[in-house]
Amino acid sequence: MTSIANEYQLKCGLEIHTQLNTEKKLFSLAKNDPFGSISSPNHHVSYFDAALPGTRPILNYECVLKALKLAISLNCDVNLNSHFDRKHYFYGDQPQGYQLTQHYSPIASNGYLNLHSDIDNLDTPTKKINIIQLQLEQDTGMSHYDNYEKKTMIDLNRSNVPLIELVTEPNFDSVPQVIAFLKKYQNLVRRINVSTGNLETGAIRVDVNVSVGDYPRVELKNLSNTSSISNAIKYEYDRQINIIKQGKAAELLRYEETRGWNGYETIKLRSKETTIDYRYMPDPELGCIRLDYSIIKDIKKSLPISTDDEIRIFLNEPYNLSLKNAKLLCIQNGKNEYYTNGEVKKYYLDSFNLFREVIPPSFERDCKIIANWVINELLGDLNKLELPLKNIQELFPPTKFIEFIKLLQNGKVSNTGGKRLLFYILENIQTKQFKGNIDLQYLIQKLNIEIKSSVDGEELLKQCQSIIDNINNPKLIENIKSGKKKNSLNYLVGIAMRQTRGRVKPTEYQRIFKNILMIK
Ligand SMILES: Nc1ncnc2c1ncn2[C@@H]1O[C@H](COP(=O)(O)OP(=O)(O)OP(=O)(O)O)[C@@H](O)[C@H]1O
Ligand SMILES: [Mg+2]
Ligand SMILES: [Mg+2]
Repeated sequence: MTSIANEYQLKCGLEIHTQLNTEKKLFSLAKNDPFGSISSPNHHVSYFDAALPGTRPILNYECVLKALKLAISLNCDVNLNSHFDRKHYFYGDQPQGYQLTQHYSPIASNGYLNLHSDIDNLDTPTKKINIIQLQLEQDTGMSHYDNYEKKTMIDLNRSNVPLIELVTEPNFDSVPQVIAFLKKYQNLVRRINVSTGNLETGAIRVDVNVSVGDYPRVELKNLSNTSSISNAIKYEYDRQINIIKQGKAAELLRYEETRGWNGYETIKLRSKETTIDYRYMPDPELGCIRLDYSIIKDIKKSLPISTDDEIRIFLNEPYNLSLKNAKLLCIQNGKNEYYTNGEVKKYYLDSFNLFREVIPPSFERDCKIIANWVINELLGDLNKLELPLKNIQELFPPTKFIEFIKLLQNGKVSNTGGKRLLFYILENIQTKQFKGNIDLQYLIQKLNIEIKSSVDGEELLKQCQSIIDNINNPKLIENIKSGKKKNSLNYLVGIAMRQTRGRVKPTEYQRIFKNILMIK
């Protein structure tokens, strides 16, 4: 008996096509550059890509290598004897009349990818997504419909570009799991350098199969980014539930069908009743891909550690980063135009290691200062100033950065002063003033942010008294005194700090305010 929860349980499986970023195409020596020359269509097309009679495919082993890197990273069993098949269909942008793919004997199968609640931000415990198979195949050309001239034009730049097709089991039972998987997969292909991983350009294309309970699946196509993927699944799930609740499932959810997404709703493209017979047959021109077992070991050795493992390293001793910061260093999301995760990671690690050398004692307590200043302050400033990290790497290298951190550590400048100083440096770094060397001592004087070593007690007392008078809020002062609102003391300290622009330590002000207000 199915429970009510199961009856309406969402089930999704993915079919993902990924363009490999090899130099040449899958079966020809034409350049693999599907979008590099949009203005010059049919530019990177060999006779084979255009399917001229008499041409034959020659397998590009760089594609095999990249497919193996991906397969091994996804924990697949590698097939040491795989081969290619012809999948027949007729379409303008497919001049051969068939696609070369791996139907009967794919290069890898039986893999998985784990999604973790912390790293992948899921509210379920670890979720294992099984990968049924991974195969190599050709991309097609592209058709462009010219509305003005009312004709379709064919561009074969993309014809025969290497693709990996990956099919998962229908293991996903929520939308966040699908999105988390895609982000993780996208990061993986970038990390091991097999694809640009961009959904927007079509380097990764995702079909989502959606079903409810035990009803047949619906395949969703034309999903160009993560938000359309997530919206389309939600829409389709609601649509199917409605059909089931109205008792129309026997009629409307009887056959598997393929639907598209127009931004608002899913629309029927075709039903599986009209499935095309692809007449698969082994390709007689291409030989088997025969692999020696040793290549698997060699590729394993050449792969970087997984992102998950790297994140866990940063979460622990000696780095102790927050999950957010560790992810920022390790995940290549390609979103920020001013720095890549690799650049930030290098800057952070170089600074961190230098810091360890110069400031060994009390290290545990202080090491977070590097992450805070690199990730929160430095990157924040670069975003504000629209300044790429690589432009400052030479002028303000980690060695200089550590000098700056030391000023904060030994109390020469306060946090507030430090923020001003850092911003000032970055703001002016490309001007003549800094060509050569950044003189931190000089800048501290110039910005007048040095913490006074001998503070004039009398003057500070006057300042604090006048803050209390000016605030003119006896109730607040009373609450601070009675200990009801202890935090409000910091409010007063904040005002004082701003007035002296961080030149006096907060502890100094705390002491004085406590004296005036007679707080123990
Ligand atoms: N009950 C189900 N609910 C949701 N998804 C399912 C269900 N059963 C299978 N799937 C998913 O459907 C997909 C099947 O893809 P596969 O490529 O094998 O077949 P296909 O879509 O029929 O073929 P093709 O698109 O290559 O012509 C897989 O991603 C699988 O996880
Ligand atoms: Mg499919
Ligand atoms: Mg398929």
